[in-house]
Amino acid sequence: MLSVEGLTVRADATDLVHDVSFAIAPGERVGLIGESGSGKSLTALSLMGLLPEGVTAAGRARLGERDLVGVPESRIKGLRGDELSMVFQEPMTALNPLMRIGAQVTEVMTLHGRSRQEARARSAELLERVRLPEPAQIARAYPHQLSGGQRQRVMLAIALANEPRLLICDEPTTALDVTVQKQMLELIAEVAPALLFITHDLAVVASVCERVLVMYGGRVVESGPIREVFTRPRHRYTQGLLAASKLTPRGTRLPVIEGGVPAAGRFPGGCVFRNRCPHATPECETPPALTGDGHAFACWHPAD
Ligand SMILES: Nc1ncnc2c1ncn2[C@@H]1O[C@H](COP(=O)(O)OP(=O)(O)OP(=O)(O)O)[C@@H](O)[C@H]1O
Repeated sequence: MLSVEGLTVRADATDLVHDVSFAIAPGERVGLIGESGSGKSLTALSLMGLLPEGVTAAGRARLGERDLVGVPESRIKGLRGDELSMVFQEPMTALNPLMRIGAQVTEVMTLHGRSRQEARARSAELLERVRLPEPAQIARAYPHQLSGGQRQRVMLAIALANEPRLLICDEPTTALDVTVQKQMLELIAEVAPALLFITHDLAVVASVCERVLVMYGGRVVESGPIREVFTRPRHRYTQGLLAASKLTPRGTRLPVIEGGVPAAGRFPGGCVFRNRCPHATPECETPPALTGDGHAFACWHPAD
């Protein structure tokens, strides 16, 4: 559905992203990980046609039959928020502070051709779909009256409004506290038609995605199913990333330190799919005898 071939992003004759290729199938959830500055955001922004001034993209990126790179702004504008949409880290900067939430959700639909009446009805449905409490009340509120987690749900509702084929999320939960983050991740995994999920958090990517791309220095240095990349990393950078992370393969028996907290493998908030993971074992839960502090083991969620 999405195919990216030889994508290069450049500023002042310097390649910031170099020869990146990958594909996403319908319904697939793909993680994009890598250290700060490795080119994750620029890769996503070039698909959205939202590169900053002075930064240009070359190569090929297609969503279905439509080209995303090297096309006039007018053409990409028609696709953005329609066929593909994006949720950013900080919803406060993406929402209009002077407009009520309901109007903002409605607007993205009327801009893409729906009637006002249809858009209004659908906007109520969307706010409910992203599990906002009291959706009618939320629709009348202004962004500053909502919590960070609620604002992020509104952004998700806006992103889903025109039933995009691909959802791109760039660190969507980094600014949220752990419990809210977990709920948001579950929701994204549930509602995304197909997903490109950018994060630096390996535990998050292992929970939400089926496949992962690892970027380093502007290149994709490794890619494959989560289980394969995380259990047999081939690139030195991925090996280092995993060694420094708190992830532990599912079922690993962790050493217990004094006080009953596992010495390694802690994943604050617990496994995000804890309640509906087909691979759940008692080890995925928080064994009270072991932790007693609300932390659980991280675990893999290989695609079934
Ligand atoms: N407008 C710009 N002009 C020039 N260089 C830029 C511009 N925006 C980003 N860069 C550079 O491009 C590289 C990749 O940036 P990018 O934002 O894609 O990284 P990232 O992997 O998303 O990092 P982070 O995880 O910190 O968001 C970095 O070296 C950054 O300094």
